Amino acid sequence: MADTATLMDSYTEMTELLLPNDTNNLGRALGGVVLHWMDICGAIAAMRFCGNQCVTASMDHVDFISPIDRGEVAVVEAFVFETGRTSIDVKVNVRAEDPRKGEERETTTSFFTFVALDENGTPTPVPNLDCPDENQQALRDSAREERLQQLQNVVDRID
Ligand SMILES: CCCCCCCCCCCCCCCC(=O)SCCNC(=O)CCNC(=O)[C@H](O)C(C)(C)COP(=O)(O)OP(=O)(O)OC[C@H]1O[C@@H](n2cnc3c(N)ncnc32)[C@H](O)[C@@H]1OP(=O)(O)O
Repeated sequence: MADTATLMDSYTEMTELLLPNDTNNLGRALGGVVLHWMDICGAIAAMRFCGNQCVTASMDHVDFISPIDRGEVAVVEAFVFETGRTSIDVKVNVRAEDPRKGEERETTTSFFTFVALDENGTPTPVPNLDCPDENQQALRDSAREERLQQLQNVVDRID
C-alpha cells in the first residue's frame, strides 16, 4: 500500500440518464435510486484511493434538495476528504442537468464512510490523504465544513 494518495486519485464522476424505470408516479427520480448511484460512486472513489475492496460503513443525513426529472442527466461526483486508520470519508454530490437547455442544479449531497478490507474481509490500513495543491486543499476543507454544517442543521431542525 502507498503511504499517501491524493484527493484527485479518488475523484470519480458518474453520469446517469433518468429513465422511466427509476422514476415515481410524478416522473421524478426515486430517492432509493439516487442513493444507489451515490453509494456506487462513493465506493469507487474509496477503492481508487486505497486500492482495496471497500464496504459502506455509514451514510450521513441526506437532503433531497430538488427533484431529478425523467429525461434529465444526473451527474454524481465523489472524492475522499478525510481518512482514519482503515476508514475513508467521501463526499458525494449529485446535480441534475437538462440536456436540452444546458442548465444544471444541485440535487443531493451527503457524506459516506467506507472501510477498506483485506483479502480476508478484515479492515486494513488506508493511505493518508495528500492534498498537494490549493484546489484539493479547498475541496477537502469545504467538505469538512459542509459535513459539520449538514449535521448541525439536522440537530437545529429537531431541537
Ligand atoms: C480496488 C479493489 C477492487 C476490489 C474488487 C472490486 C469489486 C467491486 C465491488 C464493488 C462493491 C461496491 C460496494 C458498494 C458498497 C456496499 O454496498 S458494501 C455493502 C454494505 N456494507 C456492509 O455490508 C458493511 C457491513 N459492516 C461491516 O462489515 C463492519 O461493520 C465494518 C464496516 C467492516 C466495520 O467493522 P468493525 O468490526 O466495526 O471494524 P473496526 O476495526 O471496529 O472498525 C474499522 C473502522 O470502521 C469504522 N467504523 C465502524 N463502524 C462504523 C460506522 N457505523 N460508521 C462509520 N465508521 C465506522 C471505525 O471507526 C474504524 O475506522 P478507523 O478508526 O480504522 O479509521
